[in-house]
Amino acid sequence: MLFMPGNNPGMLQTADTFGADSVIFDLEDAVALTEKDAARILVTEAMRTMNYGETEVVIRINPLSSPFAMTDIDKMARLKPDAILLPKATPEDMEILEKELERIEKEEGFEVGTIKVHALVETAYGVETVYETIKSSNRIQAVLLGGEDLAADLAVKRTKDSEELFYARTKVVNACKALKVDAIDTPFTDTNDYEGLAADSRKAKMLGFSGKLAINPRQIDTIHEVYSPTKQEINHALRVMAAKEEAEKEGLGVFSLDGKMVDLPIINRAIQTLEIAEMIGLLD
Ligand SMILES: CC(C)(COP(=O)(O)OP(=O)(O)OC[C@H]1O[C@@H](n2cnc3c(N)ncnc32)[C@H](O)[C@@H]1OP(=O)(O)O)[C@@H](O)C(=O)NCCC(=O)NCCSC(=O)C[C@@](O)(CC(=O)O)C(=O)O
Ligand SMILES: [Mg+2]
Repeated sequence: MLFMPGNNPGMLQTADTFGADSVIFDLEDAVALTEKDAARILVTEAMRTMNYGETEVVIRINPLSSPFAMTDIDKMARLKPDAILLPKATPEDMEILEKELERIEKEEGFEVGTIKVHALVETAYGVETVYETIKSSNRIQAVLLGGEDLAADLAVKRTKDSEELFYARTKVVNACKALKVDAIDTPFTDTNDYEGLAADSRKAKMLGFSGKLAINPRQIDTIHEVYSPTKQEINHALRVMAAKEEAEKEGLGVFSLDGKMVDLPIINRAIQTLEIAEMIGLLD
């Protein structure tokens, strides 16, 4: 998911050309206070005139504690982006956003509940209450973790190996899995360190994240490479499924493949791998 400042017309115009699955037009921290109106106008223009095809388009509004949020919601929700991104998300703020979106949907004649929301969790309170935030609305499709703001809120140093995010990462992933929404990891802010980006992406994937935020188009290939199943993983998954067919014929629920036990959880993992491979075009 590629972030771009909402007041940068060049970036908005080429947003879908970098291969990101999703682009996030930012009205918040990437936009200076004096540029908030300009960003809203540019994003509105882009949404009305551009066709971003298959690329998901998300608009990040300003936090509800700011003087910009209500106008952001009112103007951006009417554009019907694929999702509104709520920064500094909490259950209380989600409740307010929910009511506003419902009001706008009724005014615009949109079906109620169709404007989706991604929640950006990036405060200690937001991390502790992430389960309640997701539970508070059926609109939430994904939770994104914001490591920079979170480190500031925790008053800790943001490090390259992200040890300081371990608790937040696992807490967010677990809440997302429990409530069946996507968990998307924090951006890696050194745009020239590809090895660091790959290592950070691998670590978060291992914990259960299904994607990562990017701040620069040069980060997209590395992130996709880490998050895509490898040929070996796909082949292994196919062999598990083939072996399962054979085992079923013999009435076996558990069997051995290459000396390792295969039963239902391993079959389910193989199905997940094949579903992702199919989704991203690595498998017919
Ligand atoms: C980082 C940098 C300044 C580097 O600039 P550079 O100039 O060195 O980049 P170059 O690579 O030299 O650019 C080569 C070509 O790519 C174009 N290009 C660059 N970036 C592009 C892009 N994103 N989209 C499309 N196009 C792009 C550029 O226009 C140029 O095009 P051209 O001139 O035609 O050759 C730049 O990337 C950038 O602005 N990124 C977006 C930053 C942003 O949105 N931040 C806010 C969101 S994060 C956040 O808020 C997280 C969090 O919420 C979470 C937490 O808490 O952790 C928080 O609070 O932190
Ligand atoms: Mg932030």
